[in-house]
Amino acid sequence: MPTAPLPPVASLEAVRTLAHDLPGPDTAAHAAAVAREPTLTKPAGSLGRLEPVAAWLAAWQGRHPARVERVRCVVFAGNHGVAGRGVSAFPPEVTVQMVANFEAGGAAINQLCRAHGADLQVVPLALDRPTVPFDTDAAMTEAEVVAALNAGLTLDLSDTDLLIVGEMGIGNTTAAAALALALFGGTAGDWVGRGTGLDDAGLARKRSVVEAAHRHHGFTLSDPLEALRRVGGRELAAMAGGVLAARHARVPVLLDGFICCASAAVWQAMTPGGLDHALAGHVSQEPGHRRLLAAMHKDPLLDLGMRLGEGSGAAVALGVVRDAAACHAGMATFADAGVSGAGDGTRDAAS
Ligand SMILES: O=C(O)c1ccc[n+]([C@@H]2O[C@H](COP(=O)([O-])O)[C@@H](O)[C@H]2O)c1
Ligand SMILES: Cc1cc2nc[nH]c2cc1C
Repeated sequence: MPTAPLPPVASLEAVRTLAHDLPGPDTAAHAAAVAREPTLTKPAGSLGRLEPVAAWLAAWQGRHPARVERVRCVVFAGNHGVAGRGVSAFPPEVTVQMVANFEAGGAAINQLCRAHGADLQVVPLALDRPTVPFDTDAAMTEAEVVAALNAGLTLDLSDTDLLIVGEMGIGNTTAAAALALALFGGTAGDWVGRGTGLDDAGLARKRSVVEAAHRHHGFTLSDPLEALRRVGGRELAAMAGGVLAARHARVPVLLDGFICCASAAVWQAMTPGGLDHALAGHVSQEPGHRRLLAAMHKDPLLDLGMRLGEGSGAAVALGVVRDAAACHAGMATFADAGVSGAGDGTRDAAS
């Protein structure tokens, strides 16, 4: 059923209400998928993880069988003041240059969306106004983080079967590491990695920046939304907004890499089950991503050594999700195809 887009929120308090008041899965659609699975012409369990994926789709779309025809990939781009601290292998101007590349159709995500029949939308977020370096101040004001959250929250997801959110933002693995540390604890070293290809000196600087940020912001980071405002970034907030909008619109989500998952994890940290409508498309090579997925209790569909972002890992995993839905909906049942079930022959032989 098409749902109207959410209206923009005016404050973080309004976001809190949306994050706590979540629709659950459609248990009847889920039960119908679970009941159909053993009737299909294959040994029980032989489609491995494709089987629960089909049931998950039905539960969160509220439709059995699920449909994966209209898939949207929305890539949000943001600039980070913290990039000025020497925490990326690439200069900050690459963010705006890559947005032009997305718009010209030349990036990896353009090819993957074309290959998989997904609609791609690119949303640049105030690229001429980088966030404030978050080791000494808050990255965003409340008005700024609310505006960025609204970029995702107000997406029109009517007629969308599945949503992928992706990102582009030089410096954003530092923001994601700081956010993951805020949400799940540990040490800065647990969450900091080489991102676009940082050298050893850069990696040490990056760890120091995340440590300094946590010293500076202290206990305020124990509130997930406040952590998103203080050490996140516009594209992280917008992805989080998109994931929350999808929950309210009954649209399942495929998560991408480290940055995407760190931002989505805000909802899980706020509400148990807050990300049950999202699957991890892949685990990226950024070491914090594996740790993050473990903390989120998410088992990635793919492990291809990718570390690009842009929604690319999720777009590759879209093939798996489509295959799961196609088998579940299209396969003949044992009864329809006249194929004997397990044990039929054994009973005959024994009698
Ligand atoms: O998706 C990931 O896990 C991932 C891992 C490493 C890098 N990236 C991408 O690289 C950029 C951030 O890297 P960095 O080194 O500038 O923080 C940003 O545009 C991301 O899309 C993405
Ligand atoms: C070239 C380039 C492309 C990207 N796509 C996502 N993050 C990126 C970072 C760089 C540096």
